[in-house]
Amino acid sequence: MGFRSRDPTFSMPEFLRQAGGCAVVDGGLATELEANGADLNDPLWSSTCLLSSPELIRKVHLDYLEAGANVIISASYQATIQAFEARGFSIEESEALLCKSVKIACEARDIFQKSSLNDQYSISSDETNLRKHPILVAASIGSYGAYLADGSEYRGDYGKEVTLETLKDFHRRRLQVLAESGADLIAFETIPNKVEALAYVDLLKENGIRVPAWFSFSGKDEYSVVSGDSIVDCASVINACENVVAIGINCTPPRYIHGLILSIRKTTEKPIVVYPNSGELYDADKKEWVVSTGTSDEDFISYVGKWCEAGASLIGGCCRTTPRTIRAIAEVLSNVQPVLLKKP
Ligand code: MET
Ligand SMILES: [Zn+2]
Repeated sequence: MGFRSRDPTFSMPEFLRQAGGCAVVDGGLATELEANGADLNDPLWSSTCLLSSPELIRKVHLDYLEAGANVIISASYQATIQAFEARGFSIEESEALLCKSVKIACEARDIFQKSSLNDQYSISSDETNLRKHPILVAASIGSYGAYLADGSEYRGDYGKEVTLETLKDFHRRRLQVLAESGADLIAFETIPNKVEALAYVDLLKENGIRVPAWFSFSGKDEYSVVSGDSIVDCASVINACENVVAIGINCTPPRYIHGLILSIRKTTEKPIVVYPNSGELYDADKKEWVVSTGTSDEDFISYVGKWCEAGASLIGGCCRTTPRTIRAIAEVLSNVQPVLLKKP
């Protein structure tokens, strides 16, 4: 029931059409877990809730679905086999925890779809209502820098000793496990440099992985990802990969997004995904966001129509955005829908 990308006929353009032309991505997961009382001061960050409070993760996914999200991203961003092993878990237990992140998101989707069907405003018991709100569960893969938890996902400088092969070795098993976890999509998130994107492309190919994926970079200005590599270069090297169903930007200040979309548009015909953060600064030493340095929800929302016009068709929020932000994005997108549908 509902929309399933593991259907071999999956097409992102078709999913977008079913979503009304443009799809809504969820907002900051870690942010909202903290807002609900979770303590994420831990090397596993949001993934620590897989151990301590899985029901809270499910609640936050549900809050984002109720706010209008069409894509929910699992709590596996900073969940790595290496980090779990450092905690004393076996490889098998670590792999089970990765799968658990996807299972929780699938449960939230199923609960949401069931309640939509039972809703007195449902049109009928067929799929009419579900078609209005197609949902994908994306398995998050954070960068090597996220695992290091030293802020290097926002710098992209891993040093000379970290090669393409190092990155492939680091990511291989987690990617294999998440590709088999039942997720509709792999979300490679907050990619800080070109070499890490190349590592993912190689791994998808070498492991014969058929699950669709989006590649989302973190930007440092309107033209480059945080390492300084040009976004045009980064988008070009992944564009030919068959798994790639969308290319874009996340956890980047809203003010850079328009320029980055235009640059990506030059290199690809594939759908563009953007889910910026609130624009606040992150203090990597203190491991906290510097409050009041960012964009208000109102200002964030004022950009959304412009991002659509520039060519983005999956839009959501990253760190420091909330269900309130996502609800407002969903509202804007429902209004710009007729314009979007006229586009080729
Ligand atoms: N999906 C992740 C989250 O919202 C992305 C984090 S970017 C540092 O928690
Ligand atoms: Zn983020």
